[in-house]
Amino acid sequence: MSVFPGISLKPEVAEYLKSVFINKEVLAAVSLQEAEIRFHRLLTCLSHPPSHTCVRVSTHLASLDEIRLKLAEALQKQMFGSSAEDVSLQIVPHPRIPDVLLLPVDGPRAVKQLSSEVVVGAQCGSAVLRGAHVFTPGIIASPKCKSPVVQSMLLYNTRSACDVFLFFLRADMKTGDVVSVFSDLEGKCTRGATSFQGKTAFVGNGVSEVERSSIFCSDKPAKGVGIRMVEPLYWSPSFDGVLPNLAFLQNLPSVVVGHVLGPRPGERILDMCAAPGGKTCHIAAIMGDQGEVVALDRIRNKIDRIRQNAQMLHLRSVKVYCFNSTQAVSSDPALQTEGPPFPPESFDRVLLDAPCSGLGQRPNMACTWSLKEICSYQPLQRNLFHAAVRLLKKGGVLVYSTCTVTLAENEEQVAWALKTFPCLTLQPQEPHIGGEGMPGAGLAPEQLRLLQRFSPELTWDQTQTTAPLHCRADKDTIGFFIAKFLKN
Ligand SMILES: C[S@@+](CC[C@H](N)C(=O)[O-])C[C@H]1O[C@@H](n2cnc3c(N)ncnc32)[C@H](O)[C@@H]1O
Repeated sequence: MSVFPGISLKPEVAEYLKSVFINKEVLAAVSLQEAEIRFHRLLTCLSHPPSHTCVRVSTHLASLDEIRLKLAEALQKQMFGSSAEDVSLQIVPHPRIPDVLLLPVDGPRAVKQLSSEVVVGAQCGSAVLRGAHVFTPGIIASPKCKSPVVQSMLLYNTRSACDVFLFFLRADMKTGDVVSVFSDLEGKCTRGATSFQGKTAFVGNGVSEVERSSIFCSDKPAKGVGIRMVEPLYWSPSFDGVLPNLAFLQNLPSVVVGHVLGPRPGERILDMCAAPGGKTCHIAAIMGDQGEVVALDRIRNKIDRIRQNAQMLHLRSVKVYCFNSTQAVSSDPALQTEGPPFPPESFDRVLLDAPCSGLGQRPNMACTWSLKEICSYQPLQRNLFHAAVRLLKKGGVLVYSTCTVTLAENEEQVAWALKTFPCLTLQPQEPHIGGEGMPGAGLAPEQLRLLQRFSPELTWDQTQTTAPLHCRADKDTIGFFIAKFLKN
């Protein structure tokens, strides 16, 4: 069921995406009407969260069943005393992915909006829709001094879940206040504002654990939970601090990537764009922490997250470097150093989980990017691809993945790579849970069948709750793309 309007895009971006999804090759396979329905369903499902939570578990530390029991116990304990008590907790293993547990998301639920309102950033709002509490740095504006006239208007005004509204925020927020949380969709609310007129979406009600003054009038950087969500619009357990070394929240297609890469104990693997390290750690875990996983990322302050995640999951085979991966091939092949740049053909497998326009991420209610920004990734991805192919040993495996839905960053990159690097051949993927590649980039049907595209728009219907959870979870994912190559 849809409670939010479709993702809001700049008109030029919406037009571009439409031309991608209703291209000539698609129209040779389906009717114009079907292609249009899929495109509109895409815009709607992008603004809504998936109907399940996917947890990757540390099977290098304990068995799936042991972790499932521990998780059930920890989550029941966490839920005790909250209004979530009556939600029965279902935790099921994925039948085809050995280290995945799935939990259903309950939503959208009927939640009444309150007169005390807090505005949070869009990223924070999206995290709340996926089960998180509001962390204090995410709070942009909290209640202060609403005029009585506007206050009474608010109380009697039933608002839709996503609306432009003039906020005049109530008396100073205190610890223990029950407040309605709104996501600032376009990033227009000023920090500490006492009124706000902008596009927002209601994401649920929570209890404040901080005072307004400690957020906006303090020298100390705000941290920790700021609002504990007690009545979220979409309910799923919060995993904050829950079995941190055993349970890792990760989107289902991202877990599929690690298995498709298929690392084996003792191998040397390169993860070229690794932060925050979800896939790096998964690769090391699949290898039983035997071998070496080199993780590179060009952003220095993201590097620590990879180290922290590897440490938390007790993974010692991960080596982390801050480096621009387009420069990761050594110009002197004889030079052997521990870190980058590396001589050509240094790695058994390479993962290029490329920086991308991220248009498959869910929930995302508004993307303010221009078409130029959306289209800026293709050249960078190609530069990274050049380095990836050079660094891979002959007989090695290269996996290319993105969390976006455009042809330019997915199927077109595959067509370009096959033409540019005759040494590469497309390989079947295991597991293959998503659909095949989208027509439109000139690839042959047998090539499209080797690609894995997660396309929630093909079947999105969150009212269908009778199918087994894993069937729903396989379809109701973020938009994602995976290609697997062998270097001959
Ligand atoms: C899609 S994210 C990677 C997510 C990561 N693989 C995971 O699963 O946790 C892309 C990453 O590429 C990094 N990046 C962008 N350009 C890069 C470059 N030239 N070299 C290395 N990393 C780069 C970004 O900083 C970002 O962290």
